Amino acid sequence: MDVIVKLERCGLTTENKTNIPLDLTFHDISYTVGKGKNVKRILQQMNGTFKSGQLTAILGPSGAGKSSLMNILAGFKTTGVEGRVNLNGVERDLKIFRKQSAYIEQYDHLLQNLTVGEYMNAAAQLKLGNGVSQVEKKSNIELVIKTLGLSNNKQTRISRLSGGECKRLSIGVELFDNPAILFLDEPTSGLDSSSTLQCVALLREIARSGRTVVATIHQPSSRLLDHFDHLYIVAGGSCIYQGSPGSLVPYLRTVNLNCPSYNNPADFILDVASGEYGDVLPKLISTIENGRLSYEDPTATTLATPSHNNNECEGEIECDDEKMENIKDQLAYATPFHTQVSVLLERTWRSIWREKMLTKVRFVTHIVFGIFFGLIYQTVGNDASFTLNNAGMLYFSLIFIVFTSVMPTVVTCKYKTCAISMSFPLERKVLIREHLNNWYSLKAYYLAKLLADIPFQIIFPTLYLVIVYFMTNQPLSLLRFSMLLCMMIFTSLVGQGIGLVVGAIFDIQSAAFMGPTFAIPFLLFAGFFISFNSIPSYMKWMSYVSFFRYGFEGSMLAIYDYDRAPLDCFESYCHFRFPQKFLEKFDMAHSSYFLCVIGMLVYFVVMRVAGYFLLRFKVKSVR
Ligand SMILES: Nc1ncnc2c1ncn2[C@@H]1O[C@H](COP(=O)(O)OP(=O)(O)OP(=O)(O)O)[C@@H](O)[C@H]1O
Repeated sequence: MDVIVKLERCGLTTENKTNIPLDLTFHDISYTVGKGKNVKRILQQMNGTFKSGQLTAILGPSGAGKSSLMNILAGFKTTGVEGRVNLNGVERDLKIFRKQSAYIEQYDHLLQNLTVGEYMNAAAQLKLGNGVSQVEKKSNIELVIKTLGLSNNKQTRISRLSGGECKRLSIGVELFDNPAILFLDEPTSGLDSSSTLQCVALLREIARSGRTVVATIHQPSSRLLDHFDHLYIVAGGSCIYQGSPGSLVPYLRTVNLNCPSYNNPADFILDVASGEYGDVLPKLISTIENGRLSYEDPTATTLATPSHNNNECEGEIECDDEKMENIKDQLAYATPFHTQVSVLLERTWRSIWREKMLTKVRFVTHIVFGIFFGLIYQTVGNDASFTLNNAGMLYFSLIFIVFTSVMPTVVTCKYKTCAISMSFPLERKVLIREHLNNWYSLKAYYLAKLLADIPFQIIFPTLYLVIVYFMTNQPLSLLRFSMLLCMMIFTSLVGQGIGLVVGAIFDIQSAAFMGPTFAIPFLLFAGFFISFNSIPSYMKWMSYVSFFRYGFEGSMLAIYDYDRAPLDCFESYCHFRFPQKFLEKFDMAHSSYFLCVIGMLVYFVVMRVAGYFLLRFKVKSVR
């Protein structure tokens, strides 16, 4: 059989790649966490089949393992997992699977400052690719918005949507690329009964279009239960029932468990699963063979909808490796890298524009502190009696710049994406959801994030320096001003890099603490409080790795080196009248400005690369 035909039958082609119905089966899925004595077995050799065209509910008491199973099936959890997951009978390839499926988490991680229309637009741009015209994209957006019942909320900001509307939006944005399988973790949690019914009806409609829709559900009413085609019930990490909702009561009867009339079967099975009817779980597990079987009672009132899938792949499929790799690559993302970056950049800028408060605060702070420093160090720039004060002004200016660039990157405005996509730790949740659902690559996100903030890292230090430079009477030389500005901007960019690294590693609270703490050792070895030659030899290396040293040294050289004329002296003797002598005091007389630039450049690159890899690690570690 031709390889492409085989792949098509298994839903793996590039054309029409995502809308081929896919039946998902899993075999002997086990999941363990912890090591040594603390090892904990969460799922035990579970099996099951979720068919296309059907809406499946995973049910079970709290802690039964529903979310763990869902995460594994969605490919979000891979460590500690054993067993096989097949699509149309063929072992799934996780990279391809990401494109074929979408996972909607319990909590709606959405960018709160955008409107429904804007969020939809970004999703459509990223998911539909450049091959689809803008007109088609627009009509797709309209269709999805209409299907979701969000037509009246198109211009509404996400932060103002109700819980049900947010949930529908979370589902809708994943529909653009027509994923064959949709996983939803507790889509109805926090919704009232009418929103719950609306949401489940929507999922049923989606399933009817040939998709496989799987949702974990907490205590559904019997009315809600009837909206599902297939139930998969979990207890203690094993499957105790698989089949249609209507067959559940007859199935329980076969093991002498009689659901009282007028009782909600879902409540009854949850009681059974919680052990309220004795130790019947082993019997239930073995009757259904831990999910290997599906129970269908011929007298049941509801019958499961048949699978839409005619693409069962039988037997072994030998795929041409090279073709398979090409297909995987093409399936990676719908849009090229540059489109991803530009859509993300636009989205970030829109968020910044909406959330002006922090940008305004940063703007005002730089002006106010510029004037404040200017007043404190007024006219010290060319006065030989105050050279130490002037060095102090340079040093504290750098501290100010570094803190004002670290903090906005790690500090967050609760629930909101503050200016300049500040909320790195919070935004990470949006990133993880969107990235794992194949909207864009991590590199594209990271680059967009860096580019979005860079103008601020240039504008704010410039603003500050213009004020301070003239108020403190520094030498009127464009070259010196530019050299000093260059150091300030570099310091700001490195500070942002520190913020990214800390934000990528820690949660919000820890990041807010660690951001400034991380910068302190660098400040100590900058050469202001202790000159280079006074540092104990075994600690000198710390001075070499202190970006602050390069920043401070570069700033001092910009002001005092390059044959600067003697300073004004209004007293009988001024020890540091000659700038070179002043540089000697700081062991900087033979330093090179060029090397300082290189040092800062290295830091700039290292911090950004480290931030990227840490973020990648973090994203991987959630799986
Ligand atoms: N990383 C982990 N370390 C230790 N225990 C874990 C870990 N992940 C899950 N568990 C445990 O595994 C069990 C199943 O968790 P899971 O979240 O899958 O349950 P659930 O059925 O989705 O529960 P709920 O309905 O309350 O969300 C729970 O007892 C949970 O504490």
